[in-house]
Amino acid sequence: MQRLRRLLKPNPETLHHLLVNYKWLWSIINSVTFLSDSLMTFVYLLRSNAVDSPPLYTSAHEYITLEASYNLSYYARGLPAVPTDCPTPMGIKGKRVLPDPKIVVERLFKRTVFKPEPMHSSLLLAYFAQHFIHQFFKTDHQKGPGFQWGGHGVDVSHVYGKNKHVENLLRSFQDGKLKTQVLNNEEYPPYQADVPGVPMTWMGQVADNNKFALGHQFFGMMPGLFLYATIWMREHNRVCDELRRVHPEWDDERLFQTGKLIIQGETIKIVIEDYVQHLSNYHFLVTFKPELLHTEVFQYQNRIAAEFDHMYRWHPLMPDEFNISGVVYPIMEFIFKSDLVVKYGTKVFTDSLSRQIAGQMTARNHGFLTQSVALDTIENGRKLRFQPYNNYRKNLDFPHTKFSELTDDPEVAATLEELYGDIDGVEFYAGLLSEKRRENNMFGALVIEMGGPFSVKGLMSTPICSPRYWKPSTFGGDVGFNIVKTASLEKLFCKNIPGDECPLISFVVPPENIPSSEKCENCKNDEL
Ligand code: HEM
Ligand SMILES: CCCCC/C=C\C/C=C\C/C=C\CCCCCCC(=O)O
Repeated sequence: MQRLRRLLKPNPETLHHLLVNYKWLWSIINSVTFLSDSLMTFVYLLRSNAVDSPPLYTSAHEYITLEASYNLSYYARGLPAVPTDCPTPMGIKGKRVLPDPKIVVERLFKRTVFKPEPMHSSLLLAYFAQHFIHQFFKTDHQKGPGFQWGGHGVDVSHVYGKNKHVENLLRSFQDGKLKTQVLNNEEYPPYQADVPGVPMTWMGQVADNNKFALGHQFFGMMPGLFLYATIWMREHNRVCDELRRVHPEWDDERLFQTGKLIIQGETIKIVIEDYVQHLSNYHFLVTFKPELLHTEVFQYQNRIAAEFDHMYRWHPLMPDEFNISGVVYPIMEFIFKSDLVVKYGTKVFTDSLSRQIAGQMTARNHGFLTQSVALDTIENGRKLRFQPYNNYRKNLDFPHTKFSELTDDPEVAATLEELYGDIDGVEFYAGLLSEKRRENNMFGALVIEMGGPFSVKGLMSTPICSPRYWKPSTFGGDVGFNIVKTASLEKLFCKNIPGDECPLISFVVPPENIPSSEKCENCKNDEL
């Protein structure tokens, strides 16, 4: 039976090839609801069934424990840790002593020349990713790399704060809204000085007019994160106005709580239909339809895995300089400068981020500011005794047999061989970052094949997707339910940026902003 199932299971590469080609076929499937819904249900189930739920392992034991299920302070594990009594750090294959992590960074991760993202993804995409994921990737550095302090899912804590105390500090307690202030005729989050007690992390000297009180303590670090924080804050308040219009009798508390449910729904809708759609580059239109799972067997619970956190360290996306309306800021003049958003305004800032290409997710493309994060990732992957990169591929039935299969850059292949000796001895993050790019895609195959299951499972298992939540009354009636069901990235920005005309709001840089040296075949923008 097992063998038959294996035989019938679609090969990941074949499936991917089908999904990113044959546009005509997909346009037919997309237009027939019965077909697209059936396929979407298949995607939800195929992907989420690949994740252990409830989780089986943490980094503390390489065998099943009850702790894995009950102790939420651990990250879960995709694959169990390599037992400590194995002959090599990677198990049985590979070198007995792994290369110095500094050498790995120097030879495999360090950027010498900026490599632009071949699908022409924009910085608006890169910041969307960073803003969204920090709500659930929260390593507890005090306890160690196997531990976390988050809520294991899309709990919108990056908008409302890590706990009730912070949430209360950010709330105005009037009409359900969050606190704001007006700067340059636009609404922004309050200064930290005006909301004492909201924890924010600053490094070095940061001027007071750059210190805002935000839902996540790191979000003062990058103006792009501050832009998203501002837009979501405005959206929450806009939603509260809509709710008050239909429920004038509701008090502040009900408006706030219902607004928060709608923001979570909008987040998931935008993540699936704008963001995952872009990352997958499928011609099949992926949809957010929780009702499709209501007749299936599905567990409404999620746990973040340590490997997912490492896999998502997409630091090569970040360039070394940022072009805002024609002015070029080197990264050191950009970090901790939230007031640049205030200076240019949300409209110009959004437009500029939509017109600049992010960096390619590949080897030797970590800018100098994030090389230390790569170092940390390698060191922590070892402390967590991650299985080798190829075991994660074996687990999905598509292992590599030689280095030249892993990467099509012979220089990188030779470096990997020199550093790790054996294709089964390559450590997880080094393999992921060196992987050759998949056909018509931003990433190597393992990012999609591992990320897909963790993502689908995490998104569809939020409580609002479950049968007893997913109904109009949860969201304040049809008005609120429709806001969720019709949310899009474009609307999110457009409805919250003042002025009659919207800026460019795009995860893909338009052709006119692509330098001629960068034109490519099969890029999304060729179709615009
Ligand atoms: C220039 C921009 C960025 C800087 C300066 C930066 C910096 C950092 C730093 C200092 C850490 C903590 C590392 C540690 O554990 O020692 C971190 C963690 C992380 N970053 Fe970034 N980052 C940037 C952009 C991004 C982007 C674009 C993404 C993904 C889309 C990303 C994803 C992550 C993830 C997943 C973690 C792990 C979080 C955790 O485990 O708590 N970062 N980053
Ligand atoms: C805890 C919730 C996690 C939600 C994460 C949501 C989105 C993550 C997006 C990307 C993860 C990385 C790669 C997957 C990208 C494409 C997946 C395509 C859909 C699929 O084939 O399953």
